[in-house]
Amino acid sequence: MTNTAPPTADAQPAPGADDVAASAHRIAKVYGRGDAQVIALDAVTVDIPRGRFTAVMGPSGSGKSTLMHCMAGLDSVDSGEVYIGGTDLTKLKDKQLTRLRRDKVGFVFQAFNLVPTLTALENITLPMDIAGRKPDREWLDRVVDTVGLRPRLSHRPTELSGGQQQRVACARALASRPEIIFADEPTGNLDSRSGAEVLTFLRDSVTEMGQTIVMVTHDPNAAAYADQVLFLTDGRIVDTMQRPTAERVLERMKGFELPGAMAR
Ligand SMILES: Nc1ncnc2c1ncn2[C@@H]1O[C@H](COP(=O)(O)OP(=O)(O)OP(=O)(O)O)[C@@H](O)[C@H]1O
Repeated sequence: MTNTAPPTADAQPAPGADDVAASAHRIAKVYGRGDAQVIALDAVTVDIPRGRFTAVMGPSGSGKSTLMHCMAGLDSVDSGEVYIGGTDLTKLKDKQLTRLRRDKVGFVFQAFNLVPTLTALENITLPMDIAGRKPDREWLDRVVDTVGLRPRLSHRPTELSGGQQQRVACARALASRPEIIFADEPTGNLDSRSGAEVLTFLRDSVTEMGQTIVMVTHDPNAAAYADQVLFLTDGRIVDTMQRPTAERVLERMKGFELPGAMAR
């Protein structure tokens, strides 16, 4: 996306285009029925630019996690298409989807999800070990150096701080050079200093290694590390912001919480 205008319903994504790592085209997701029905995503169309850091923000219940899960192939959509690297996820069978997720997508969650009995290095290479793939040594070295954990590689998770554990989780996501990394509140469990460490690492992996990252966050300070912010309200992308600052993001978020703000 190149401007700050909200995308229109007619906006066409460019599936598989070189500069687009992932895209959604008019995806809808509805939970429940009748009175209990919730439209979590309402015909969302969006392109995720390759080699950029995109933050997704919005009030609680606006559909951020649902959007992330649908775009990452962790949840199905009711209608519309989702593309990762030119492949339409909605056309894949379960096995193909599992393989695509394993080979092309990295995940970082609020809970670090490290295996307590394994060292930091073993945790980083675990997904590749399970997939029977040999890590690219040069790339792994670069990831380990960027993550700044070389002296801690033989430590187990309990011997690491929360920030260090999350950096291990980020390195694990990066190690297989995925097409795209989805991060859901990666700093939600961290104090502000550790959070800043993790965000700096994510930022560096985009700037220095060309990684594509989509991050759901509630925190304007975290969003300020991104290249662009998508704002969701009531299951729709209502605005985007390029080169965000924490102050501008906070101002925009305040606007969404005012009654009638959507009509402006
Ligand atoms: N499994 C589910 N069953 C029923 N409703 C759901 C389910 N998952 C999400 N929802 C509803 O869909 C809407 C969007 O939820 P979602 O978790 O995507 O929002 P969010 O913006 O990530 O919220 P938060 O910031 O609080 O995590 C909410 O109204 C939520 O209650």
